[in-house]
Amino acid sequence: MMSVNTALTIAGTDPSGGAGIQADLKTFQELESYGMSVITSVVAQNTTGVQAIHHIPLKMIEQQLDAVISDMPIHAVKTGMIASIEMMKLIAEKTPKTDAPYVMDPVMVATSGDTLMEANARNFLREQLLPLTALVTPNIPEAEFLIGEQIETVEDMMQAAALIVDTFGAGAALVKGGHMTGDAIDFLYDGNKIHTFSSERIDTKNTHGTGCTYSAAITAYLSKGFSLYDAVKKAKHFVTAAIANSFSLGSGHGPTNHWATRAEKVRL
Ligand SMILES: Nc1ncnc2c1ncn2[C@@H]1O[C@H](COP(=O)(O)OP(=O)(O)OP(=O)(O)O)[C@@H](O)[C@H]1O
Ligand SMILES: Cc1ncc(COP(=O)(O)O)c(N)n1
Repeated sequence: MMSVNTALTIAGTDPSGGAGIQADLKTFQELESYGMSVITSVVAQNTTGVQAIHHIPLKMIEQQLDAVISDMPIHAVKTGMIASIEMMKLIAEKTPKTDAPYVMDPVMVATSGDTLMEANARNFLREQLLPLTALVTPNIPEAEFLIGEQIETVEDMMQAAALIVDTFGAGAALVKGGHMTGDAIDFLYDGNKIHTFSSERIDTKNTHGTGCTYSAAITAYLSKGFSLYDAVKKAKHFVTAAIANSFSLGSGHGPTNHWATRAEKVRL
């Protein structure tokens, strides 16, 4: 019988296919990890922004989680959009039961500027969910919220990564430089060492879903047994190729190309 590794995403949706659950499942599939999903919120959105949000009733989120956890092996789990404290409480209670590494993309605001997490849930995320993670992947504004300080330089980014682990209890922190200028540099602090992952900045406005795609790729590689360092290194390559070969679809920030590494014919 063929053995297979599995990855679960717990997140909101994007009917335009570039971000959220849709981006996660496309990424899992590309990286040959069997993808599973629990939907927290249905979001009417596209490349121009968010038009409406419908939160799934808590009971239904719980039933989705129970359905997967009670029946399926789970080798890695990620969360994306979790809008409320109540949803976070449920996830904090259920995900440790999977025993799988937990990657948190602390989605607060979409690329378009629309808010995806209730303001009062941010503290709960930091205090209750962060300590459960194997890795958290904040962009600059999210890292600024987590540490309560402004980030202006690469030194600030490294310090933020260390604080998020040493002070707030994340397993590891990957502070992403997509919102800085110059090369796209990310810093990983694993509790011992800072690692740097860098690529040239690609001149494009098609960045819808980059954060989702990156954290999903890390989750897929972790599910396959790669070390955290190797998972981030390979995922950085995956997201860079996805941005470099992105699609000018829609009239706003277009989506990335989830099959770009396959098209490169590179076995990662
Ligand atoms: N223009 C770009 N060229 C190359 N790499 C980029 C570019 N923009 C973002 N990245 C990279 O993409 C990954 C996602 O980072 P980013 O900081 O954009 O996350 P995010 O803000 O969560 O995503 P989003 O912008 O979709 O909300 C990081 O590795 C970052 O360095
Ligand atoms: C449901 C959902 N989750 C997350 C994002 C963030 O996407 P981005 O990576 O563009 O910030 C999004 N737009 N929608």
